[in-house]
Amino acid sequence: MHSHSNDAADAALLEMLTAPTPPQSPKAKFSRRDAALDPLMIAAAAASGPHVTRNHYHHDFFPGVMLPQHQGSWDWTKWSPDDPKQQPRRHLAYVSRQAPRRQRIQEGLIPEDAKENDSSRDNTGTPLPSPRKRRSSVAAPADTDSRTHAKPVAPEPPKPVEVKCMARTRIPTPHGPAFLHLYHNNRDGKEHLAIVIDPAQYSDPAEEAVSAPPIRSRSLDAVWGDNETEMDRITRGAYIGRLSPTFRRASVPTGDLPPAINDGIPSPLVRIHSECFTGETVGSMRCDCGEQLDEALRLISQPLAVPALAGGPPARIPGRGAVVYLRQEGRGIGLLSKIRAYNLQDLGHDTVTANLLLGHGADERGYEIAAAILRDLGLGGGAAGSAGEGVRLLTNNPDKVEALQKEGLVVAERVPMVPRSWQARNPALMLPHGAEVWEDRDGVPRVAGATLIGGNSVHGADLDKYLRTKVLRMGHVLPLWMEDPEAEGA
Ligand SMILES: Nc1nc2c(ncn2[C@@H]2O[C@H](COP(=O)(O)OP(=O)(O)OP(=O)(O)O)[C@@H](O)[C@H]2O)c(=O)[nH]1
Repeated sequence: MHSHSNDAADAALLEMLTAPTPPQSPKAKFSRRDAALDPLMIAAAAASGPHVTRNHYHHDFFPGVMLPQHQGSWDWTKWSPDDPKQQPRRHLAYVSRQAPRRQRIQEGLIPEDAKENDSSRDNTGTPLPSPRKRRSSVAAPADTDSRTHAKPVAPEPPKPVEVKCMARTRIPTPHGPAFLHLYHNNRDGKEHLAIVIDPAQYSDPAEEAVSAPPIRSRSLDAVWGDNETEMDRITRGAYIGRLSPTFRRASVPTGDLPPAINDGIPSPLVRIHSECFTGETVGSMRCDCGEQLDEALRLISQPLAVPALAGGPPARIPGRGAVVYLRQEGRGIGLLSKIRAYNLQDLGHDTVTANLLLGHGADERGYEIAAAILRDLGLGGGAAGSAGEGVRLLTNNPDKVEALQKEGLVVAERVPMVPRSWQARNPALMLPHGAEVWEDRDGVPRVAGATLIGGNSVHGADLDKYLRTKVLRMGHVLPLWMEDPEAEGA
């Protein structure tokens, strides 16, 4: 039996269902705002697991896709077209990587009172720290909740840099012999290098009238273990003199004592150089890095004049010093970003702006590792303010001088690095190499072996722009020859 009100409701429903246009609420006139479910998105989300559902954790469907021997997989390696019945196809199965809840409670993995997907516990049932309370807009009374007023924890200061020379070997270069040292450190996973020039180590100091302290790595000469044999030491480079099939003598630990300083002998010439794959390996003329590396090795290898000993003629000793070669490609931004920066530079930006546009700093390098390497080589004196022969630093970059001084090393002098092409155009400066330069059909200057070690100088508008930016925007100390009218006319 129907009541009156029921009849009215039924009639209204009938009217709604049979009307040509069903009545719509004003809201329904708007199109749906939620995105339609995209099956691809769902598949991607499902593949990115793990997923927590109410009862199970991380199911695998088709578990044998990756590992054919797993349950439910079809081992295609055993399939033969001739005999399809050889291995019956197994049923595919869902596999849960988590045991049922009851079983986990029995095994004591989760407490009995733990709720499934309890956000206050981790997957093993261990209580998690309770979430921080939302900050109220009204200041809470003091000490009501110490956690909300916890002082921010200051980041731990980085450990002091430690370096260890892992191996050393002799490298003959066009400028003379060098010793390549490979370093490991506790800051980054990179293999930084030191190219030490000290050919006096080949001769017997007793036979020399004047001799400078040898530049040797303390960590390399140290004894690394009780089981280390003389051959082990020699193989990693801890030897003295020059190895030959008939000569081999392992070195003895140098110790931490500062080297005896011989008055009158110039401080060793040192360069801290940052890796530049494009300039040093490809021979890019966008920068002068390859040329600088070669010029540094050449300058350090030059014999040094030392004051005359009583009654004797002025003496000359072999050049001595080191290039610390840091793996800080692209002023620390890495090769990938540097390549991108070059494209921005081709669009008209300079080297600094290009770095900034990529979200990097103009210069992201650090010199703590370089300082530690110099210390290990006994270069740059001891602690801040202590006496020591110091170093003559080959650079135009004031950051490098400042960084070494901050590390407590003594920079006795800054020796400028003037690009060879600029020296050629400035009569006030000497051209060190008889540079044979010719112009190609487009008027671009070409030089044989421009930036490889023992090569010549780099030229070009790209290089001039790069160097001008370093002087004008990065504070490099280098006279701009094109701004000097006298030099221009020369
Ligand atoms: N980001 C960026 N890095 C460059 C560019 N050209 C060269 N470099 C990098 O600049 C660094 C050159 O550093 P260094 O040779 O140590 O010299 P410097 O700091 O310029 O100073 P000097 O000691 O005066 O030569 C290397 O890491 C190069 O890879 C460039 O256009 N963009």
